[in-house]
Amino acid sequence: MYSVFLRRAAEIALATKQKQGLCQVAMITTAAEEQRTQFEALNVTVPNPFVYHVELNRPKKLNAMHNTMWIEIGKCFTELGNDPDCRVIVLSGAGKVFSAGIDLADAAQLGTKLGEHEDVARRCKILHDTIKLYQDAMTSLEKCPKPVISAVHNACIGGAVDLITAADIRYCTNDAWFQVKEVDTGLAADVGTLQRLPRVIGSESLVRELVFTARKMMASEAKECGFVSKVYDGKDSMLKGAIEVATDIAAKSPVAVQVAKRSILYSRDHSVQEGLDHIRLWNMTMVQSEDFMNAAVAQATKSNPPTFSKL
Ligand SMILES: CC/C=C\C=C\CC(=O)SCCNC(=O)CCNC(=O)[C@H](O)C(C)(C)COP(=O)(O)OP(=O)(O)OC[C@H]1O[C@@H](n2cnc3c(N)ncnc32)[C@H](O)[C@@H]1OP(=O)(O)O
Repeated sequence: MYSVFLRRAAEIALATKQKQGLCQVAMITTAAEEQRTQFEALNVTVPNPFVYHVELNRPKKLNAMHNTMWIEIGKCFTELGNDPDCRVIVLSGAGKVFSAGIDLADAAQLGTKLGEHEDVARRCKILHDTIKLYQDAMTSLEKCPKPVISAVHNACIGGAVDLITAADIRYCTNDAWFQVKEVDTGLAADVGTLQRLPRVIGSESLVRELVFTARKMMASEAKECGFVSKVYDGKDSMLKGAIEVATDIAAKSPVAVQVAKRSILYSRDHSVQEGLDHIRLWNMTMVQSEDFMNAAVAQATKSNPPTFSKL
């Protein structure tokens, strides 16, 4: 009985400390907002504490992904990955569609750049570096330790499919459609769809059909095959739903959520035994974290879930 009392007292003391910490957090958040990088092709807002909303923001060009946008996606997700004020990210598109894929006009300029060199090695270097930059931009969603929820409305074409395939969770509206359009442009997709899509949807047959035909996959089929996990009536309800889920995730232990993301990704690319070895090594440290202690005490004493401090 006495030990229960002591434990409860320790819990209250900790909660008080955390509340004080949260006041400081609010002040620091304001300062962080002022320091946050301003992007040209992305709009970044904070709808709820610890929840960030990244919008692709070239609505007049249907959020076509030009060089600046590719660079900014990589920079934004890397920065948010390191920002303790961010625990989860919602990704959507401003305007009429989610994204029309790579900016075809911008891509054509690459041809001009290549034309400046006669030598194959110089031309290859330009292409190699550009593809690598774009691949890394997509992979930044995966490398970001915070969960990324993509919320797609209307068109999601080519490079945009690569982008959301690297997200953790995919939602869409009932007017959404997805198109692995690359073969229509005489190109094999090269920034992630071919590697990630077969791991996201169970059917290799469907993946190959979508890749080889470049046909549109509508929202209902995307839900049926597991590419998206929820379909909403419209963009507003989708964003509301995505932000609610993000807010729920943001209230959980950031230690638990981020280690879980690491473990899921590691396990995707390794054997079950290697995945088990990996999570064992992580948790022999993380189980000693205050998050585990506080959550375990709250569960055992049937108290409210604790407020977790920044990570
Ligand atoms: C290293 C390589 C890495 C990645 C490679 C990725 C490959 C791909 O992404 S392949 C896919 C490329 N995308 C497309 O083929 C889609 C092209 N767009 C369309 O088919 C249509 O725009 C639409 C999405 C079906 C919508 O049609 P609609 O509603 O009639 O709008 P539009 O009048 O066509 O477009 C409005 C406005 O946006 C511009 N725009 C649309 N898509 C692109 C694009 N992909 N690139 C550049 N600009 C685009 C369009 O030109 C219009 O602009 P205006 O200035 O008003 O003319």
